[in-house]
Amino acid sequence: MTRTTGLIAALDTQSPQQAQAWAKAVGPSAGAVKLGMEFAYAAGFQAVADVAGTTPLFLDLKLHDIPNTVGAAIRALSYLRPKMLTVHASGGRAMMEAARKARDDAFPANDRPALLAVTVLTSLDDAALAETGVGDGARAQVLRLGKLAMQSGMDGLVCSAHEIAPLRDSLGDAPLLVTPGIRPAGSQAGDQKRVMTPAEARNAGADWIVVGRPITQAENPAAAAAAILAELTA
Ligand SMILES: O=C(O)c1cc(=O)[nH]c(=O)n1[C@@H]1O[C@H](COP(=O)(O)O)[C@@H](O)[C@H]1O
Repeated sequence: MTRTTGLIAALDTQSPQQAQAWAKAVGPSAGAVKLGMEFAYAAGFQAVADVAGTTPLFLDLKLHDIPNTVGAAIRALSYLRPKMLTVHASGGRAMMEAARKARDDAFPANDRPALLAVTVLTSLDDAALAETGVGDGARAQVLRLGKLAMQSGMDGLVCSAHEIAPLRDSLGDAPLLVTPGIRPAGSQAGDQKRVMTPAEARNAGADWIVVGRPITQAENPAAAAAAILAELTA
């Protein structure tokens, strides 16, 4: 199957002006902008709507609560018309099924966001995961949660690019695989542990890569985003 890999720019800031400026800068290169809890908590949800404007919105709130609360949250945010939404797969089957039902009820059939289940955060390595009680490593846990998420009606998974090959072997082509933890060669990993370059993630079969600081902290964010897109399409 031929797959194209798109770029999602993570606009992690508390400033609406900064987010607007970055959204404009990455517009020509990014297929969507991702706004998450830092921006929404600091600037409010009207600012989320304003920044997204006509750019497809990945609303990354990583919902993780009891089924009733997660379902109600999705109904409440439907006015923002996101194209992608995140929940934590570790919330379990009933929570993800409630998310799916709320999404299907609250959005028109032709304008539904993809529900993405976050498997194991890319900031966790095997040792950090072991401290949470998961002793057999990130790959095994991503596969377990990925399978559960797809059985629970999710459209795709957030994982690191390292898990794409085993996920495709186990779950096939259907899941939308979205991979943060992307670092162009030579850039700082920071708090990310399971990282790959844009080209490596594309070669592994990512549908979307998510890139934040390598773009937003670059001297020229527009040029940094364009360079990543060029690497993806080379
Ligand atoms: O759900 C996410 O988007 C996410 C999941 C994950 O496992 N790791 C991860 O880094 N992210 C998000 O992806 C973005 C990565 O940002 P940078 O590390 O700056 O490129 C941040 O906005 C994170 O919140």
